[in-house]
Amino acid sequence: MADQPYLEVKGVSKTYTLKTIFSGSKQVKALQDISFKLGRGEALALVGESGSGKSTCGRAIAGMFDIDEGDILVNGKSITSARNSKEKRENAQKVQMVFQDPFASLNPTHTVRHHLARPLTLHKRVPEGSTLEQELVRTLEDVELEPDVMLDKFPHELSGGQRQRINLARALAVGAELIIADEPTSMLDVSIRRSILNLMNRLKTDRGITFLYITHDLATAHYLTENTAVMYGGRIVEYGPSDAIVRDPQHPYSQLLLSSVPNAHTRINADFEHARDFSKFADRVRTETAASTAGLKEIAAGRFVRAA
Ligand SMILES: Nc1ncnc2c1ncn2[C@@H]1O[C@H](COP(=O)(O)OP(=O)(O)OP(=O)(O)O)[C@@H](O)[C@H]1O
Repeated sequence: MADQPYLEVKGVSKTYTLKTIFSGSKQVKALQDISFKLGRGEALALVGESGSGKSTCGRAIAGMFDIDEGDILVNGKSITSARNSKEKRENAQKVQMVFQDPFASLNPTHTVRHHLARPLTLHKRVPEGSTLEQELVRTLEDVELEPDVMLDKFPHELSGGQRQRINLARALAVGAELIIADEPTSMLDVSIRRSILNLMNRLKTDRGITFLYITHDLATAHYLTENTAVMYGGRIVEYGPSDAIVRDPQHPYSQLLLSSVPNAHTRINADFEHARDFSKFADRVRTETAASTAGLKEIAAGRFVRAA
């Protein structure tokens, strides 16, 4: 089906029960009725402050735990009802996560060659007529690293940006079709953040990789993504085209997020200069956003906002 979304998240909820010393237990609604669709080769930003539920959403899609309600379809197939370990393995292969700390994800005792050769071999990703060496070279070229220089290096010999490129290369070596990039640039120098976003952009357009880009930074989301979902308290409060949301955020919480972007970002996003300063209303905005039980309302084609 030509217009079948690559990823479909349908009414997903997840509540954690935390044991507390004094009151027995406490429930944390990490995800509340989350729905969105994402086409192949497109990118969606999940944006929100710490604790808003972004990573839980990403981990749910990667099948890292069971959701309480709803369904998640990858390429038309439900991952929640994957029947056997073969189906689960196939899902796990197609959906790969890249994390914030590029060093922690790499084994310091192994070379780049080992990090890439292992998934290529394990997942039988060397096509007939090719060799492992040729695939290693191709995978490194996909992430714009020089194979001759890189293959025999250890993680400590690489810069942060190079390590994150290796993590992306490893996801490709596994056979990723959807990459969930969880704050992939936030531990990198400001000067190289943009180059990693550019690389992900090229993987999207040239290789058809679909991206879920998890970030607290609303202002940079539109460099990579067509659409943005702003999350607070486990719910989506605003959804729509990324450039429209950054130019003209409608929900008070989206406005608050944009107004709190540090000045450093204004250099790469001139639009931010026009955002109003909502920071003094921060507590009120958060309280009202958490209390609202209103549903998302479509205010323009493809643009949804929850009443505050
Ligand atoms: N394994 C877990 N057990 C209990 N509570 C959890 C667990 N994982 C997440 N939570 C809670 O769920 C809520 C959402 O957390 P989540 O990590 O998804 O937010 P986030 O927006 O990704 O934040 P951050 O940017 O800090 O990672 C938080 O209140 C968090 O404490």
